[in-house]
Amino acid sequence: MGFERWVYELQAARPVAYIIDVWHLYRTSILLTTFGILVSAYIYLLLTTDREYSVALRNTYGDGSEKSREASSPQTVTEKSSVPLLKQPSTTTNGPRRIKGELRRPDVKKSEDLPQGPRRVQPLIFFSSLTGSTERTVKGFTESLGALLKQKPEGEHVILEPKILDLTEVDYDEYFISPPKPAEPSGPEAYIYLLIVPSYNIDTINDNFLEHLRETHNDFRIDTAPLSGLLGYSVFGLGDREGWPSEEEGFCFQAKEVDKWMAKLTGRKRAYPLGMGDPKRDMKERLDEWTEGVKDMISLLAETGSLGEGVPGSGDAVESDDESVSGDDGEVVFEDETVELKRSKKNQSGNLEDVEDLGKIMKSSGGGQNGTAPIAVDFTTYSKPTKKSQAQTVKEMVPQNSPTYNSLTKQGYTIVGSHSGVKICRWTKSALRGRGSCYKFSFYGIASHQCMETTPSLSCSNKCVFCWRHGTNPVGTTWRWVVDPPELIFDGVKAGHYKKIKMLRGVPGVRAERFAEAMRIRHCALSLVGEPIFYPHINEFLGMLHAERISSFLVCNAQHPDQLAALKAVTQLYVSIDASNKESLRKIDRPLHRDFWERFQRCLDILREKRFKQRTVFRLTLVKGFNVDDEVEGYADLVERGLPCFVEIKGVTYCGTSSSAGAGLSMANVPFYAEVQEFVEALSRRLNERGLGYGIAAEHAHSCCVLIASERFNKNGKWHTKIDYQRFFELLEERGADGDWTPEEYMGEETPEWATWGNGGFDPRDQRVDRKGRPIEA
Ligand SMILES: Cc1cc2nc3c(=O)[nH]c(=O)nc-3n(C[C@H](O)[C@H](O)[C@H](O)COP(=O)(O)O)c2cc1C
Ligand code: SF4
Repeated sequence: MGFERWVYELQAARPVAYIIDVWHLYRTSILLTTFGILVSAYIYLLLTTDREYSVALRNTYGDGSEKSREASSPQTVTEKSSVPLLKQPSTTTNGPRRIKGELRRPDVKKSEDLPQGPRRVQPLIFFSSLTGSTERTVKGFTESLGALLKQKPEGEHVILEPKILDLTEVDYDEYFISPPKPAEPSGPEAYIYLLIVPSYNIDTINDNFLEHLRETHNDFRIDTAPLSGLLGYSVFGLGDREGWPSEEEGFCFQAKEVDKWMAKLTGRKRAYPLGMGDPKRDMKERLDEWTEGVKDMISLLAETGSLGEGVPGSGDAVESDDESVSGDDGEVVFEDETVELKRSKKNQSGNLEDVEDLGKIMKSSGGGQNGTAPIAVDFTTYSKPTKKSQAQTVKEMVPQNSPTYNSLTKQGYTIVGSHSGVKICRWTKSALRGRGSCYKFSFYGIASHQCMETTPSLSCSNKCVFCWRHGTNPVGTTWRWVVDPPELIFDGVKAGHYKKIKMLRGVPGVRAERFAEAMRIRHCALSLVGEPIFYPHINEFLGMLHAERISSFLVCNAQHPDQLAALKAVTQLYVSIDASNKESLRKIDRPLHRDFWERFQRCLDILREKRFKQRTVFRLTLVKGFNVDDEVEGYADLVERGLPCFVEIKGVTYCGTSSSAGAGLSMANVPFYAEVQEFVEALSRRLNERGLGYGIAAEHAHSCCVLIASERFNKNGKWHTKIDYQRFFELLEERGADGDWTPEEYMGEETPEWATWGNGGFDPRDQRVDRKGRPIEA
């Protein structure tokens, strides 16, 4: 076709094309309007008809879960007929649940949005009961809670008398789709829900209730957290350990479910951890703990109007559920964080290249905190102070607003005064949730949830390659900072520790009984970052711990022999042995003292002298490629020199994804547990060949840690690595901190079978979980 002809035909066709276009447009708009009408009608029907149809469908087919399959099995029918059912709610019938009237929307304001100022707060106590024990429990609980609340100090909010509600009688829609609306203007303005439920593996009202919670959360027409208007909630479960010995086997499984769904519906406003008790065994203690905790929570609310930090929607939206990167005592972990810190430091105006340079950027403090007079102490060097140093103003080690302060607080430290710190160790969190304690529980009976990890000196005289904090914490060979009084540090670290523990009460899985126990510190690990004996008043500080019957595990870096010699009694005294020879020690610890090897050896000699007065420990941290290969003989020499009561051997822990900045460490430096075991066996052989009287006593595979012990702690062929803490304090009180006693005098009971060499060392009472919290078979 020629071009002119093609143009002509196109022009001729234009009016026809126009008509076709208009027709298409008309047809499309009619189709769209019809579709719109149909969709609107469908939505209208969905919102106005009851939910019978969908519930019936779900009941017929189940939700696919194990439980729903069980529920429809013939066996369940037999159980059903042989055991009386809980009283069903008056509004329910057999078959699908009917919901009459229109679905109430959660129109109550969220607690964050509620008007500030005094409010009337109503605690509501919901329960279900089949054979009456929960009902009796609830009555007793309500009376004691009421009495406790009467004694509480006047606060901002008015706490109304607690009310009991039977789950067989309440209309769930009234309480569990949204918090109740005030019936009269003078009625309650905010609510706390306390739910006390038994567990039954047969059909009971609990199933209806749980189904309601599940449905409400999953109902697409309702907000997924419609109960977030509540101030908080807490659950207590009753069960029977005889028939359902462990939680895996079903102990209190429905209380756990209620707790889980309430967390979802309230937007995680768990105000106090789930409590669980068995009326035939420990009901009274467990319930008393829970009652006390609930009362404290309500009192706090009355006084401050807030549930405190850590519970979402109550002042701090972040649940402190992050696993700390710090490992056991923080000294054996390296990770990539140093890179981050360096990066962030660059952004700081101080441009801190080395923490030694801290002095250059620190503001003059002009005095200690709390008005205490600064004491300038140089306790590691004995040369006379020069004119220049006399003229210098004494500074704070870690002043507020310094880059170091910011870095440390970001990492979860609470800085106390100007040179001390406290931090919750990851094992403390793990033990609170029943997921295992640190190896010191297996070896020495330290309850991780009652352990405070702290240091009175954030400064250290080494820059160990595997200490992920180097670059963050101050270093120095002499104390050239303001010295805080020990009382200030002692009170501050305890307050910091308890505050952090309290923040964990909303964390899923925290157990009420462990939480209650955690509010009494029993152990102190003086082994966080820094060097505790660097602090000039370490002995006074230890005295304060012991006066409150808090045991002390003190770890030092074998660089301060004079302070080590002057140290008074501690429950267990450690030195870190990071290498077996001078060159290796220089490479791995990167000490600041020029005479580091001499200092190190003097410390071993001091430990040898102390071994009949204190429990002494060598702590070896194995870093492949640095201090393992060909060093067994050298370590045996060191053991022969110091003759410690125990040798702890631990593989370095790695938490990051790439190498530790500066030191070039990577996963390749982390020994496998089998390699640690091999090393321990080789060392033990060498010690035996020399007739030193040591044996492999215990292990904690989970922490990659093995314990070699002196035969002094073996009685009749059984290891006794545990500590009799009670006896330790008695000895201390009878004979004073310089007192004459031997470690054998406070030797504890036999090391549990599960912790001994060859048995792994995981406490059978706890549940092992993987990084995502999924249970792992032992
Ligand atoms: C048929 C039956 C099934 C039970 N199932 C469980 C269970 O799965 N887990 C549990 O911890 N306790 C279970 N229990 C124990 C009860 O939860 C416990 O006795 C509780 O105190 C009963 O409370 P109540 O008297 O208020 O109904 C069961 C008891 C019975 C009689
Ligand atoms: S002793 Fe205490 S601080 Fe150290 S790892 Fe165990 S629980 Fe944590």
